[in-house]
Amino acid sequence: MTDQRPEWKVTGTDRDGYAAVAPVLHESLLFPGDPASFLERWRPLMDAQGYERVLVAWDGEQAVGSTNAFPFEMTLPGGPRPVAGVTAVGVWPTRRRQGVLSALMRRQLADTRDRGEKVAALWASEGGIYGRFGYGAASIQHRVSVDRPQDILSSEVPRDPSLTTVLAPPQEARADLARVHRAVAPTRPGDYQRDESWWDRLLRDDAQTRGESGPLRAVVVHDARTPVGYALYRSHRVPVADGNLRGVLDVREVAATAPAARAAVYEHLFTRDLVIRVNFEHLPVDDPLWTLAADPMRLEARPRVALWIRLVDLPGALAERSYAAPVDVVIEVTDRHAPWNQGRWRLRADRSGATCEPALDAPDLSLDAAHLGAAFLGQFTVGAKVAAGTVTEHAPGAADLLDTALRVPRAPLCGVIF
Ligand SMILES: CC(=O)SCCNC(=O)CCNC(=O)[C@H](O)C(C)(C)COP(=O)(O)OP(=O)(O)OC[C@H]1O[C@@H](n2cnc3c(N)ncnc32)[C@H](O)[C@@H]1OP(=O)(O)O
Repeated sequence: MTDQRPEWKVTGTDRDGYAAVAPVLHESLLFPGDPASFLERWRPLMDAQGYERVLVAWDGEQAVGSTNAFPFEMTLPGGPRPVAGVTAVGVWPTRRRQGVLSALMRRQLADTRDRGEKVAALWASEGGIYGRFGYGAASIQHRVSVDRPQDILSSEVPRDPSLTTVLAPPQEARADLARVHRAVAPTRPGDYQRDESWWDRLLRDDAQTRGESGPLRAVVVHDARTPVGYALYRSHRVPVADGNLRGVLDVREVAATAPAARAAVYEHLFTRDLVIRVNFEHLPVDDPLWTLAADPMRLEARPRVALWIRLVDLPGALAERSYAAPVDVVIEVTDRHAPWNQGRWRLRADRSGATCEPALDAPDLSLDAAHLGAAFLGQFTVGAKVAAGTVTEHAPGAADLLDTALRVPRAPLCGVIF
């Protein structure tokens, strides 16, 4: 694809070399402030996560593009797995559309495979970029708003009078937040474990992060022994018709290990005085709120594409996944940027395990690696792509059988954009 374009040199870098990358990211991603403050802001997370995975594209001595990948333990169907969390993609504006990203992506795919990570994931800035590199839009989550929230919860909400609710500055509650999140992350595809540097980032509460809002708050619910739920939120004020100011809560995250704990968190948020609206930034599409709301039609939900998934080692990722039903299907795969995935694979799976091996039989389905990436978290179906005409089904019913096997009981959620 880049035949008429320059062959960009792509290298790794280290902590000192990262100073050359910062201006590229600062400019391409339109970050506020100057490159030095941008670098300062990213340093703590980068120092903790390491520079080994940063790739830089060069035009002579000039850095013109970069990407990185965080070493996540992300929950996938089947359990937590090592996943490359692709991030910080940027190309200098006057070098764009000359194949810089393509060169970076090719090298990153090869490196990811060499490290033995079977899956890569990312949040895209624009939906048009990553499909050509074999990523599929694999999850949708909701932004949800609730107006006049005080009476939104139904009388059936589970209540446990032994639970206590505490409102605290997040840094004081940090150990409790981490404990609850550590327990819930393995239960949601798309969530990933956080080390201290991720908590630092999530709980950052400086003037730039706050904008016009108030401080970050943590509400934590405890049972007799341990924290069992929390929400992180800010508030801002808006004028209302009578000229007064009223509060809007912007909820960053909700997590709970039990239904009554979640209900207690919601109760705290919905019954705060002077609040006319509660906005949730990220909820899974199957969030219990849809059941707990007295009138679910009052939940104003806006879907948003979240994770894009790339099967870097396609047969390895499929063999490692869990399946909800037996399936035996031959898939013919095209993969422009990861030729090792190309060809025919026989996926045999049931609830006890799976194999995915080279096959000579006639294919039941012909598709691109990106289509399987999109279906991998179990939220989007291969059948929808057959209906759209982008996947070819040779054996009638093959897509339905595969989709039944790929089904996952819980919708994905990735609560912190990376
Ligand atoms: C995970 C994250 O970090 S998301 C953040 C991504 N970064 C940004 O959005 C920052 C602003 N944009 C940029 O820095 C660059 O324009 C990038 C990274 C999006 C693309 O880099 P480029 O070097 O221009 O890409 P490259 O020249 O390799 O293009 C590859 C192909 O993708 C296409 N493409 C590139 N960007 C886009 C886009 N935004 N929308 C649609 N198609 C695109 C190109 O047309 C090209 O198509 P072709 O192979 O058919 O010719």
